[in-house]
Amino acid sequence: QPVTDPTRIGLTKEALKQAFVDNLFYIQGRFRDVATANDIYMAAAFTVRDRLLARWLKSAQHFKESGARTLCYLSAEYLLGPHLINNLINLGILETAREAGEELGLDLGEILATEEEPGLGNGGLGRLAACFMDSLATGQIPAIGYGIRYEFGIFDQAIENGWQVEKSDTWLKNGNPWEIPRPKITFPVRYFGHTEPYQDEQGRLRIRWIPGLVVEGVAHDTPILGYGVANANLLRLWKAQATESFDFQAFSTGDYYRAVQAKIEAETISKVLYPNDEPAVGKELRLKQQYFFVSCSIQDMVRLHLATVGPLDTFADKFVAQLNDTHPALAVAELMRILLDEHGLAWEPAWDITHRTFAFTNHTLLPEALETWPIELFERLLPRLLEIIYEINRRFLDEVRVRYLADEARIARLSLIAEGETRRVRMAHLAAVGSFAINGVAALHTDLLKTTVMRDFHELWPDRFHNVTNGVSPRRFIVVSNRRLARLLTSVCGNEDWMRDLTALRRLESLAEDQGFHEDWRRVKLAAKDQLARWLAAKTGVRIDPQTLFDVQAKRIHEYKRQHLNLLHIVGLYQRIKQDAQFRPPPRTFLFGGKAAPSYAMAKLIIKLINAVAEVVNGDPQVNGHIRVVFVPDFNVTTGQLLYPAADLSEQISLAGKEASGTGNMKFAMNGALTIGTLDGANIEIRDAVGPENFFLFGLTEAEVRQRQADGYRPSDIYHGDPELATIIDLIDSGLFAHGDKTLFRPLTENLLRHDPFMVLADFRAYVSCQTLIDEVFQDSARWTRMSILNVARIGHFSSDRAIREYGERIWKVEPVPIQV
Ligand SMILES: CCc1ccc([C@H](C)CC(=O)N[C@@H]2O[C@H](CO)[C@@H](O)[C@H](O)[C@H]2O)cc1
Repeated sequence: QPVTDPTRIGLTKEALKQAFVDNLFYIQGRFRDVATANDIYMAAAFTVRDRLLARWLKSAQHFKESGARTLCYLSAEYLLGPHLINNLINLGILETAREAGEELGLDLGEILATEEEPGLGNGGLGRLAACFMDSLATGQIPAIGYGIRYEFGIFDQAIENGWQVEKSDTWLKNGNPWEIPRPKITFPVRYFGHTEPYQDEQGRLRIRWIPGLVVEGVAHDTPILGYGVANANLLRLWKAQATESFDFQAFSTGDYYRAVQAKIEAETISKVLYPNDEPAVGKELRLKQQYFFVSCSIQDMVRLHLATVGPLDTFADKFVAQLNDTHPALAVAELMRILLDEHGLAWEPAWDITHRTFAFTNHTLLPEALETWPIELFERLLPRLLEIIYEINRRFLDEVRVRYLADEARIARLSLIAEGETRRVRMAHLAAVGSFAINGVAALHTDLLKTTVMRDFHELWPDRFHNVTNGVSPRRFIVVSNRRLARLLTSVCGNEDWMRDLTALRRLESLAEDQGFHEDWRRVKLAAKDQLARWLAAKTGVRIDPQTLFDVQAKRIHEYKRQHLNLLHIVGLYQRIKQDAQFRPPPRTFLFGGKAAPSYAMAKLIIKLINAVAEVVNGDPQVNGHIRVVFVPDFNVTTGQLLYPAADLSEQISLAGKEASGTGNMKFAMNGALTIGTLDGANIEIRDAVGPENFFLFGLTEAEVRQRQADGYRPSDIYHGDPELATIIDLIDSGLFAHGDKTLFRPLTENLLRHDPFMVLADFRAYVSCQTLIDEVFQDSARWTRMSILNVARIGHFSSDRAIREYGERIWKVEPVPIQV
């Protein structure tokens, strides 16, 4: 029985060493002396993977036999991060593996650095899905994550002459040891063509879809092991391929391109991740991608149900499916299509099953991010789905009409179809009508959801709305990222239970005044800052001093996140240090990280300005030693693991009402950084949890923002009323940061003075005074350390384990199913 053979599943040092040597030989086909770094990594990865498989197969078998209620997470993005270190931690064998490596003359750190992280996501939404998969397994909840196996993930970001340059992400070039292709688990996905009615053998009117194109989706399975448990869940990602990958007829006529045309067209569907997070892209390929993984996933769920449970009327008892934003919203219509067209159910029972299966999470209020698709495209690409959406809408509006006595305006607002010069399908409405639960991702966000974009739905169905504030995985963002802090926390707690119950860290409160512990605490932070400094010097040649205050803003570049507000403060500081010899605040290193969507010009200009300011400031001997500015390239999970532990100050400065939740705010606070932030998203709940006295608050509230905008916001008035601010904007306009080119940053300064849609100028003064307060507090290291300890002590609520527990109890009604080791 392989699952008992120690060389395949043993966790001892000897077993790991033997397995590694075997895998290097039998899988990589290499003798040690000629093995490449990738061979070594692959051999190590397969050694660890073997130890996952036993738990994974046992889990799958048990869930199947027990017919356990299963959560299916449908997400177009999963920002998983590197697997090897995470699985070593979850198996509890990191130190054993390190020793085994040493005895084989290998450096585990080097092996870990070899792994290309699977960047199958853009930012917050994608990483949340990964944290949730980790917490579902750790919480022993049977779950399947469904998504797309992009051949190319989020682009690698290079900085050339201060500008972002996108490099394609060849994460699969050396193969992926963590996935198992399932060529036998494939499903046809239809596009184009037309539908036609027919009578089935029972004389019932049925519809068949005659597609113009059929592609196949092939499952690629990755085990997701929980921490400290034997439970392992499934991440099933779909790859597109042609039903016929080679057209021999075309080939024999010498038309080589046509011979492979179908193959190329089909594979394009899962070729690349759309690198936009927020502005929706109305591209046909994007809709094709969304339908592709939704159709494969729903067909797979129906197959599993028929195989393990039986008749479909109990489908919604076996499965509950979470829609991660609107990207998988087509699942509502697709399940209806399968129940109606392939299983001959009548509309009502089919709708009852569908409506009891889906729940929907909204992650943004930004109008430009709410997906709508032109009817014309739907008609052409997904004719059968559109018919079903029309019928869903007809029945829905009938219900609304009865409820609101033909209130035409309300009906038009609620309709799944947006009328107008181009008629469009509102995907958020399809998701909302097809779901039994709708949730936001932080308290303020959920309230705004109820009073703005989903107001009519909330008035219609108030009980369907829930709030589940986001959380992050303490395994990835403390145990993996900050080993030193993890060791210190374990020594304080006396065990590692805090890794599965983060509220156990509350006992740190008792050490908040302990000067000895302060020393340990500061040592851990300094070591993390030192590690970042060494990595940065090796990667970019830029030197930073760990003794300075590390002020970090790391997240996607977006005007609502206001990286440019941070920059105005820096330019102000630079100008004052040069002009006023008395003004010598504690030395700071400003670190930025984040990718801009390639088509988002203003975001790319902000990256250029950050690098332009860095060049001038870092090159100016007058301010050297006082301030330094660095843009850390290619912010992703791997670089995040270096930045979160090293930050003293976490910048969470979005305009109130714009950041749905934020999750970086939680990761920084979990690693002892203090937050400067607005009352936006989860900042509000973090501040309430850690204590207002341990949080640096500034800026307009969401209500004040709405009021200022209602009163007519005139940014140029603020410019004229604040000489320091005017000087700063004029400096940026002067060409100082552009080798004299006065035009380069004009679009940015002009936007600020004319529109300033995210009220940067309105919050500038409050932000600067808050930063001045921070300078004072930072100089009182006992006070700063105390605040830092209390942030970690009180951050337990923001574990994704708590968020998943809330989803499980309030929405999914799923129970943990422990698997015995
Ligand atoms: C269609 C293009 C597109 C792609 C991604 C998205 C995501 C919803 C954007 C996103 O990542 N939103 C972030 O989700 C996080 C997890 O809930 C929140 O913490 C962030 O506040 C939110 O911006 C919108 C539109």
